[in-house]
Amino acid sequence: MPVSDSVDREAGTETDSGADGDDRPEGLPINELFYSLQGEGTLAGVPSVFVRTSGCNLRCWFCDSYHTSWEPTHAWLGLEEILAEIESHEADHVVLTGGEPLLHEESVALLEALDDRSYHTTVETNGTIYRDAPIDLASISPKLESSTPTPERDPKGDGEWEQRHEDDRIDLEALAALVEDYEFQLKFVVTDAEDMPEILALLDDLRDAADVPIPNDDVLLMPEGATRDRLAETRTRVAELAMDYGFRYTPRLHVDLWNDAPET
Ligand SMILES: C[S@@+](CC[C@H](N)C(=O)[O-])C[C@H]1O[C@@H](n2cnc3c(N)ncnc32)[C@H](O)[C@@H]1O
Ligand SMILES: Nc1nc2[nH]cc(C(=O)O)c2c(=O)[nH]1
Ligand code: SF4
Ligand SMILES: [Mg+2]
Repeated sequence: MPVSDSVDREAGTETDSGADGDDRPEGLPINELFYSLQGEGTLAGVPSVFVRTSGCNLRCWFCDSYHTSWEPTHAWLGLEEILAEIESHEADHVVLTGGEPLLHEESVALLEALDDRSYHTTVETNGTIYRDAPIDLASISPKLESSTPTPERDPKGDGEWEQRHEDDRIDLEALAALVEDYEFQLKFVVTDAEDMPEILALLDDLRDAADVPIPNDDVLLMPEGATRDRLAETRTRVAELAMDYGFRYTPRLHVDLWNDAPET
């Protein structure tokens, strides 16, 4: 369903269920909905339906989903439409991603409906927002300082988002609640060795804050790169860092297979 270019509504940061009498229908701002292979993390290679919501509370300079964050575009889809589209595909795994899917209260209703239908649900989240929902795998990607849109790295403006991104990118309380309540993977986007001290410090803090173990086996290093050319520069370095530190490495299979094509 190619909806990536449609702009039906202004992107907000919060949806409304309509339950309070608002005329907005139950549903979500959906940037794209497609069938592919899970490209990242412990479930890489699993056929999955991807539901990509629009709108994000952060602005990573490298965001590979520009039309959900820097310039959010979407169609507004009702829950029943989303479910029908999901059920038209041959998959029992659904990946809810964005943008930041946990911005939207209605994501909980979608996850509940998917749980009722016995789907395995993965939620791709930046880890700044906690919601109570039937999530089978919380795929948490906390954002490092190297993601911050400084004026030199801003893809759109002149660093207007730098401070807000920097202030909001780590929320230890939300991270602790996510790892305590859900099966999880922590998936860090890494460019080079300079990212490692921050990852180690964050893991120390999170291990102190959370009352569940966080084994290195649940910590994944993912090379930064939205294109094959960029991944060719980062992936070997990141694989070697994973070996040096005893963390896992995750490829970006979809980029290897389809480069930066939409709906992959
Ligand atoms: C577009 S984000 C949406 C979910 C959520 N906002 C987040 O950041 O986790 C999906 C995944 O892509 C990763 N990602 C985005 N841009 C990337 C890039 N240029 N290279 C590597 N990973 C990237 C994110 O870290 C996250 O794991
Ligand atoms: N194939 C594929 N796998 C993915 N895993 C996480 C993705 C995401 O954008 O959240 C993603 C994606 O965009 N495509
Ligand atoms: S948090 Fe995720 S969706 Fe938001 S800008 Fe960063 S990578 Fe993109
Ligand atoms: Mg992606």
